Formats: sequence, C-alpha cells, structure tokens
Amino acid sequence: MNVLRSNLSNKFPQPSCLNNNFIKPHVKFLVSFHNPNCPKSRNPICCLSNCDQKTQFSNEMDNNGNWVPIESEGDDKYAKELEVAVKAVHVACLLCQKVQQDLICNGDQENVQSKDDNSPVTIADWSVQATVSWILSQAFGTESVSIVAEEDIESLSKSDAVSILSSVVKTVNDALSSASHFGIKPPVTNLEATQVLEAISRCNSNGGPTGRFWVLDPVDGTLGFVRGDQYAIALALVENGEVVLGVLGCPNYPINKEWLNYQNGYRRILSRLTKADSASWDSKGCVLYAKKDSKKAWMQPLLNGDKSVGSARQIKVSTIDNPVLATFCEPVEKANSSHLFTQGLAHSVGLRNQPLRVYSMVKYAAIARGDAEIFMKFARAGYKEKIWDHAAGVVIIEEAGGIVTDAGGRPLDFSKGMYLQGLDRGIIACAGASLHEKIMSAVDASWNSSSL
Ligand SMILES: Nc1ncnc2c1ncn2[C@@H]1O[C@H](COP(=O)(O)OS(=O)(=O)O)[C@@H](OP(=O)(O)O)[C@H]1O
Ligand SMILES: [Mg+2]
Ligand SMILES: [Mg+2]
Ligand SMILES: [Mg+2]
Repeated sequence: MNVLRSNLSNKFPQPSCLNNNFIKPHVKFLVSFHNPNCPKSRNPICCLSNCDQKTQFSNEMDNNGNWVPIESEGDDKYAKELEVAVKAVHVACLLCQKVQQDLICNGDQENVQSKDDNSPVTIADWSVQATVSWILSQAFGTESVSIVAEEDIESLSKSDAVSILSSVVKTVNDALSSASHFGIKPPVTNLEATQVLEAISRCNSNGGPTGRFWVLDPVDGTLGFVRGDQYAIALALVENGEVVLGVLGCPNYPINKEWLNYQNGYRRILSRLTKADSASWDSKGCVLYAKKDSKKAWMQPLLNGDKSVGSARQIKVSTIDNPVLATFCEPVEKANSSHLFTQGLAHSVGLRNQPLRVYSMVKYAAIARGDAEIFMKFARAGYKEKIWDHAAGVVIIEEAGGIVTDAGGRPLDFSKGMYLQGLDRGIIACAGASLHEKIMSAVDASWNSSSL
C-alpha cells in the first residue's frame, strides 16, 4: 500500500545569519578591500569609486586567486532569472535534505510511491516542484512563467492520497517559511492543498522551439534519494530552444572532493545520524550554476552546520586528457545505461580507472567541478531522454569548459518538446576535445556489434 507517513512536522532549520546577500549570484557583490588586480588598490575603496580602472570586482576569486571582475552591462541579461533560480534551488535542497533524513533515519520506505513505469516518486519530488513553481510565479508573475517539469498531480489528487497530499502541503509550507532567509518573501498565509496542487500542475508546458520556458527536475535520481544516496535538483531556463542558464543543487555532494570517499556509504552515514548531527549533515552539499556564453561556471556551498556561509567559487573542468588518468561516470542502474557497452568503450579507449557510478545529474556536476573527466549514457533502444534530465547539467559543463554532445557529435537539442528528439545513440560529456573524440570514435567502432 502506498501510504505516506505525515511525520514531517519538525521545523526546517532557520539559520539566523542568512541575509538576502547570501544567495545572490556573483555579479551582485561589491567589496571594499584590497584588490590585487587594481593598480590603485592601495586605496581599499578604489574599486568602488574614483578608479580609472573601468573594471569593478566582485567578492570572488577565480582558480588563479584573482578577483573576479563584475560583468559588464550586456551580461546582466538573465541576472534576475539566475538569482531567483539559485535561491529556489537552495530552498529545494534544504527541503530535500530534511525529507531524505526523515526517510532514511526512520528506517522505512513507506513514503515512497511507484509510478506507472515503476520508477519511484516521493513527497520531495512533488514538494520541490510546488515550491519552485510557486517561487518562480511570485518572482515573474504566474502568467509569464512556463515550466516543463517531471511530476504531475494525477496520483496526488486521488481520494486515497489524502495523507500524502497533506505531507506535501506541510513540506511546501515549511520550506517556504524558511525561504525568507534567502530573500524570498513567503506566502502571507500557509498555502492550501488546492494552491499546492495548482503550483504543481502549472508546470504543464511542453517546451518547444520558440519562447521562454523553465525546465525542472524536482528530484533527479529519485532512486538515489530513497536509497539515501546522491540526487540532484535541476532547474534550467530555455529560450528559443537554447538553454540560457542552469542551476544544479547537489545536497549530498560536498564542496570538497572527499565525496568520493562516500561512494556507496551515504545510506550507512545517514542512518547513523541523530537529530543533533543534522547540522553537520547540512554541510554536505553544493549548488552549481552557469549562464550560457559567460564562459564561467560557479559553485556555492549549501548551508554549513556552523551556519557560516560561503560565496561562490568559479569551477573548471579537469585538464586531464590522458585516458589512462581519466575517470568516467555513468548511471548506477544497468537498466538506464548499458554498463557492458561502456566497459568495452573504456577498454578500447584505454581508460583504466573504475567507473564512477553515481545517481542523477551529480555526474554532470562531477565533470564541471573537475572531479571526473567523462560522462557516458547509452540507454536501451527506444528510450527517449527527457530534457529535464540534462538541460541544467549541459550548460554548466559547457561554461566550465567541457563538451556535451550525442554520440554523433551533435549538441543536444532542447527545442523539440519534452524529449531530446533525434538523439544519436547516447550522450557523451567530456572535460576536453581529445577525450571526446576518442570516445566518439570508439562508439563508432563498436556500435554495430553491440546489442543496443
Ligand atoms: N529505462 C531508462 N533508461 C534511461 N533512463 C531512464 C530510464 N528510466 C528512467 N530514466 C531516467 O534516468 C534518470 C536517472 O538517471 P541516472 O543517470 O541518475 O540513472 S541511475 O539512477 O544512476 O541509474 C531518471 O530521472 P528521475 O526520474 O528524475 O530520477 C529518469 O528520468
Ligand atoms: Mg531525472
Ligand atoms: Mg525526477
Ligand atoms: Mg522520476
């Protein structure tokens, strides 16, 4: 029986130190301290005023330790969209951390439902979709917001889903009441069930080649989520068929690379957590984001246990181009991508490291952060990839310096509705052109003899 427990009554953490500046994307900050890039930098405020250097600087450093210039006027395009999207994803990450903790720590899987295709869906999937939909509508106006997203309200509106729906409503209201810490104005009164259902079902766009729409995967890697493992929240904006910005929340992917040590260990770690430990658990995540053609991708930490906050840091793909040193990522489930086929590719290209099997778009994040070099996905024949499983990850990898194409070398096409129509065989994302070409050649050489 698919019954959800309504045990989500604990308040979301409400750190007191957060203010409206925390989540603002990097272009919004100015600092008044010594700026090593400025010849007049002995004057600590020279980069805020009276400086004949035309460039202003943000409070962030790039990988070389240089202050990051504030982007020029032209780059302000999508600034508000990016700011709101990053905030919404942070709120969604905290919502998911809380639900996953309750799910795992209480030791049962009752609040997981099965969809018609047997894939799991949880109160987190519906709650994130409602929360993000509500935040976008508040920021840009309900009439102006069009969203393509994974979940619908069919099973949630059934008479036997009353307790699930009430859990979702409570989760959404808890999340929105904490959202003020991110500079998001919460609803004046708690949302009613009908308003929550409406927010979810408003995400009914089919996408397409023209106009502007958001693409949302409220929980990507739901299987990883219910297993206490990796998952992601993915939000992108598409305009005239192009992904123009992407935000990827990875609540279980720490800022530091020690994440690799958690392979297969998240469930064990989570199950040992007490409520008192939950603060330190909060520090295990990050949010990545990028604007198309900016040639920059960024990473922010999620809330730390000690409630301190950090600003965004620029991320870049790995410089490794030698297959012997490279690591490739792929889906955990054999049903989602052929491990046999990628094993053959790895062998013929000369990849030696064990594959990194990770749930969700955390794989895209790993490439963008430089923690792995290759991501490959070859789904079974007939499977149609959905745009929400890739949009945010693609733009973040590309702006971090990487390449994402289908196996024929063509960019993924987000202009054909909710599916990646015309995808040639599979998806290949690489840190650099040399690895990318090698993988594509290997696919060509072995495709006909594969069973795909
Ligand atoms: N049969 C099949 N083949 C290919 N892909 C499928 C298939 N079934 C599902 N999906 C989609 O895969 C999304 C999860 O992808 P992952 O890379 O995380 O796979 S895995 O869970 O690590 O195996 C998953 O996203 P979520 O539903 O958001 O979890 C699905 O959209
Ligand atoms: Mg998904
Ligand atoms: Mg999903
Ligand atoms: Mg799903």
